[in-house]
Amino acid sequence: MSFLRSLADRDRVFDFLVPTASPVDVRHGPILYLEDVTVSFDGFKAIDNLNLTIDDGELRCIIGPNGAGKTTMMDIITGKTRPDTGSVWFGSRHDLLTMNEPEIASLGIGRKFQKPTVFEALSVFENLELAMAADKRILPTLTARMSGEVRDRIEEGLDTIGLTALRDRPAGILSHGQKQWLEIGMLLMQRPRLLLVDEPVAGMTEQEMERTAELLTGLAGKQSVVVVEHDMGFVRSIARQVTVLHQGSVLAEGTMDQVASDPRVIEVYLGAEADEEMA
Ligand SMILES: Nc1ncnc2c1ncn2[C@@H]1O[C@H](COP(=O)(O)OP(=O)(O)OP(=O)(O)O)[C@@H](O)[C@H]1O
Repeated sequence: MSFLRSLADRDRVFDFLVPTASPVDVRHGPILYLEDVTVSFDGFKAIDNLNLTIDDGELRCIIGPNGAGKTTMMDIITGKTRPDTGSVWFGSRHDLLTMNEPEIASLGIGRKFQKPTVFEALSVFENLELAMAADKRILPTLTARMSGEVRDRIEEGLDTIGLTALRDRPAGILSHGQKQWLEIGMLLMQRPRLLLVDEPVAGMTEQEMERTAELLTGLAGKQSVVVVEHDMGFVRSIARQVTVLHQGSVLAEGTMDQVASDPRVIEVYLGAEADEEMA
């Protein structure tokens, strides 16, 4: 009886309603580890002996020409595509190649696709609320009884993505950039350990790009963030470590200055980008 009464108390926080931190073990190494990963489509190697290590809390930018394998790499990490060979580990405990997409997502790997997919008719707050309810670790039938802690998490998310003032407005009225931030906020509701972000600034204004740079650099440290992006100005503004993919494997890795001055990178990618910009 007292349990039923406590269920009716909206301000009571139930431990089982609040997602627990992902059990990923990073004590002995990186948060993400890909070794000798290869995947072929009809005999064509889209990923070819790829090795990649992402440290816990790191912000990594992945660049590379069209067809380099960036999207396929993300698909492999999230379980959408199975590699032919190689290993993919999340921390030292989770072999991602033995898990399906929902299992990988529930471990704390969130993916932001290029196109924002927010619920336009719902308010900004409701979008975040729904994203939290989608968390399988929260008992779905009880999400209507929002605890104070859950509400605090949404408020915190609103603050992080800079949309507090627009919390009660329908998401449909947001600018393209604001929709992108809302979707990042929706991912954050699931408390990810690793965020994979695909071309976050495509179609954004300069000002929105600056705000996105602040947002992503602010997230790093709290979670690991992998950003795939073609806009070199943006990459330069956020980059610590940059990985250059080419023909499915790592061509170069280092600081932006190091990779930008690498003759191989200039030849296959940055040279072409510069030509495009000048055209
Ligand atoms: N399902 C598939 N079937 C056949 N070929 C595929 C498939 N997915 C990807 N490819 C091919 O694999 C290669 C790598 O593609 P991918 O989309 O991963 O590159 P990318 O680096 O993300 O490119 P972009 O910058 O254009 O998004 C490309 O040549 C692509 O045509």
